[in-house]
Amino acid sequence: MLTVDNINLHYGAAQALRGVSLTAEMGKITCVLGRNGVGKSSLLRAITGQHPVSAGRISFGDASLDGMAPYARAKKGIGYVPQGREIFPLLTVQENLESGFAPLDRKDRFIPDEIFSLFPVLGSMLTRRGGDLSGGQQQQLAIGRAMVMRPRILSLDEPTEGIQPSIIKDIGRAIRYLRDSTGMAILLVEQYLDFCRELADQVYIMDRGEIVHQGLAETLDTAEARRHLTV
Ligand SMILES: Nc1ncnc2c1ncn2[C@@H]1O[C@H](COP(=O)(O)OP(=O)(O)OP(=O)(O)O)[C@@H](O)[C@H]1O
Repeated sequence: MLTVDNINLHYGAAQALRGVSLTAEMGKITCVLGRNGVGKSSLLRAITGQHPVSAGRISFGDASLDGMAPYARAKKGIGYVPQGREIFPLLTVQENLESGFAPLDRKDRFIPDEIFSLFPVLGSMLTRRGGDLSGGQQQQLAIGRAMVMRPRILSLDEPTEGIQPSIIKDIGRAIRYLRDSTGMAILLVEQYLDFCRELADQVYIMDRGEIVHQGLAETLDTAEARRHLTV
């Protein structure tokens, strides 16, 4: 499992994370809820190695990730679907998916069929440019690209943001399938409470850079969660 132990993160003098600890277990969906600006993306940046922590430790299984470069974390199996998708707009859908080959050994450099079963639209648009896809299709592409590298933990930053309800359903189905079929750990950062409650096993709530609640999804106090999600 992924263990985040008491991390701080700063942007210059501004502190974005304060003593944040959490675990994301294999075969479970762990959801981090919080409104804009509370530090959810910063937490994922710390885990993926895109921004250094100023205190605390992060480990995956027995391996410490401290000081490890993002590409080395990807090779360890840490997959990332960033906020805003960050697909390559001028590359085709196929090329975007193939960009997930980077951390793989040569023999594993193929696109698994299950990506096209989960997101058939990607199969029918392989030669289209990423930038020509709708927002929802781009989100599916970003998840597909992360799946290409066969992650052991998949972290997703607000995958429902700006996406229409039918595609949100497909994304929810895909996330559940990945948990159940591969036993990977899923770390889902969200503001959308109902999506989180439907999917999550474990829920953390963040406010102003800190974890203010943690517990099982089925016992989540919805009123309390909503209070933290409202500005
Ligand atoms: N590159 C940066 N430089 C300076 N401050 C930053 C930077 N990125 C984020 N911050 C600040 O750190 C705090 C946490 O931001 P973060 O993006 O982690 O929050 P978030 O919960 O993911 O919100 P959102 O959903 O809006 O992305 C905010 O106050 C934000 O303004």
